[in-house]
Amino acid sequence: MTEPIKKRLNYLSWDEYFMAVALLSAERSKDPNTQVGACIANRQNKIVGVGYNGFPIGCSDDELPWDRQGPFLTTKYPYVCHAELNAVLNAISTDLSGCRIYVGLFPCNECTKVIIQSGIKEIVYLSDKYRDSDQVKAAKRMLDLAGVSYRRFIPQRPEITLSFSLD
Ligand SMILES: O=c1[nH]c(=O)n([C@H]2C[C@H](O)[C@@H](COP(=O)(O)O)O2)cc1CO
Ligand SMILES: [Zn+2]
Repeated sequence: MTEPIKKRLNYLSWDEYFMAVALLSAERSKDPNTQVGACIANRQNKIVGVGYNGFPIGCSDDELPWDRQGPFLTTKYPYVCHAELNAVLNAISTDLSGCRIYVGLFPCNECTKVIIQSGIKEIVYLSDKYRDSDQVKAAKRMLDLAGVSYRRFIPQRPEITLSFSLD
């Protein structure tokens, strides 16, 4: 009698899968300093929206600035759409009740408003590098009031490698 074949054990957990999709999406970003990706999953663990930070549709990447400093209008900040906003706008439904959003970076206050209004109930984030900023402080205040939970993604493996050569 031959032993039955056992299932593969090194498969991605749901958290790893959705965070990896968020990080892969971030690779589309042309922001030279911070690339952010977001992935929204529903209660059935189906991906319902993804996004990354970039300029609005029709606004050429070659026309608008990527600068971080200088007069406001000469920086990227008034023009760039954040990853979370794009993920919500790209989602298959405007009602994201009970969904989770996986993001590479803790959401700012503006994205937090969008997240709350969409019905998303949990944020899973990787970096909180702007935790001391007023934007993130305001974001956490609103999330606490609105009952939207947030937790840091704790990696169980250092990396996931993708290869285009499967042979
Ligand atoms: O939650 C976020 N989501 C998001 O997509 N972003 C984007 C906007 C910018 O393109 C970039 C932040 O740029 P910087 O780290 O150079 O300030 O990340 C920034 C935040 C947090 O501010
Ligand atoms: Zn934002």
